[in-house]
Amino acid sequence: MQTEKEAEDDAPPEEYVGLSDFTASGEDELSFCSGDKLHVLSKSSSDWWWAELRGVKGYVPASYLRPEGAEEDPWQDEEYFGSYGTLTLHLEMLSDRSRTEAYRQVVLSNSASLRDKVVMDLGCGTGIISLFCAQLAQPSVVYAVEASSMADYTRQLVKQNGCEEVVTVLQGRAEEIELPERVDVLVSEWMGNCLLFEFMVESVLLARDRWLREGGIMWPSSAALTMVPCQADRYFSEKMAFWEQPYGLDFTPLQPLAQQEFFTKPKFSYLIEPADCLSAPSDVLCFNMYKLQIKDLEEMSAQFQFCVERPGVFHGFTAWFTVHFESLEKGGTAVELNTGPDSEPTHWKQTLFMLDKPVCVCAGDSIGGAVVLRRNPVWRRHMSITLNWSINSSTEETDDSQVGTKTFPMWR
Ligand SMILES: NC(=[NH2+])NCCC[C@H]1O[C@@H](n2cnc3c(N)ncnc32)[C@H](O)[C@@H]1O
Repeated sequence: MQTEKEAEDDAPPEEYVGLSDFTASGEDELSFCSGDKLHVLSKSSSDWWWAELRGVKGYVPASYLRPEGAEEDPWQDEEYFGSYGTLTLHLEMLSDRSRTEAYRQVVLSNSASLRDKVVMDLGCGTGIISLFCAQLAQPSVVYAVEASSMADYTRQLVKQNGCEEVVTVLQGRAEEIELPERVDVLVSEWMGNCLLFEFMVESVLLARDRWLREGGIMWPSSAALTMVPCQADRYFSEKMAFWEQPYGLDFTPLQPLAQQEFFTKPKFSYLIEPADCLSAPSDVLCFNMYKLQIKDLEEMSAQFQFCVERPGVFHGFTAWFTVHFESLEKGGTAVELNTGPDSEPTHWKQTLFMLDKPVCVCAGDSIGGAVVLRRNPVWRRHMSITLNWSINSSTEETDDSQVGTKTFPMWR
């Protein structure tokens, strides 16, 4: 294993600029301010780099830096659409049967009403939803819009499956492409982790306002972010309790580092067991896709009140989402895609927010508080989630460990 010094001698220093202030929390970390020019001496890990600023060396978080000279694209489109130009993410999404079958069911159950309709599939990826439309219904046309280089392959897949009469693939950002006409149905699979991460929903709202005809249909029609206070024994023991006595040694001095490294950001793709939910879940945010405005996404907040149903350890909160696709037929049943612990797991799984200190709770206790989602004003695909909570115990008197607040960056 190369030391920082050896690595330092190998590569010439690279110039990076601080994107925001960073305050060191360990003596081997290096504080800097937004705009500081640092020399990165070695990138021994993807998250922490060895750098120098005004003669002082130390570790800095890579996510707080950008290469000198690289202009800041607040949408990070090169990286974002670059990632969708390869198969990894598309394979993950197509392998997610719960997600993909839900969209197939929407087309199938609305097949008759889709006849002769004009459809836009926003962010079509490999075109799976557009191919479902052409295969299971008879729309007059499907405009399959895809900004990444995958669009070239999507055209081939449309041809390969004999759908070129119905499906027209347009490469470009949905906000920028021109359609020859307004659409009757705007369908998109835009949901990110915690529903909103990536904020692709902004593109869907812009396309709605520009291309959806009066009385047109949004699929999904509505979305809800759900939260529940939970136990996370497995995750807590893996990341925190582990340091108590590995191989009979006391490694607890590493626990503050573990806290910083594993519990500061939300844990994506966490599969929570229904038995880990300490209370009934609650839909903290609900979105009507016909009325939702982009400005509403800057800051969203909600109160919650959970009644603990079983004794356990309150390690944190878990979040997931549900979307509904209304029927094109009057009185028809909506299709639901629920990514919660009581449904078939999806590639999103759930998102876990770990508190700094677990708290024992008893049945009958109540966990009240609020959640605030704040979109990042600079990095438009990112947000922070602030959770405030207080535990009103039905048995013990309230002491300070019963109240808390924590803000989680996702990711900036
Ligand atoms: N559910 C998600 N979190 N991601 C799944 C859908 C993302 C797909 O939509 C494409 N995509 C995302 N935004 C856009 C946009 N504004 N215009 C066109 N394609 C887009 C992206 O390249 C990818 O192929």
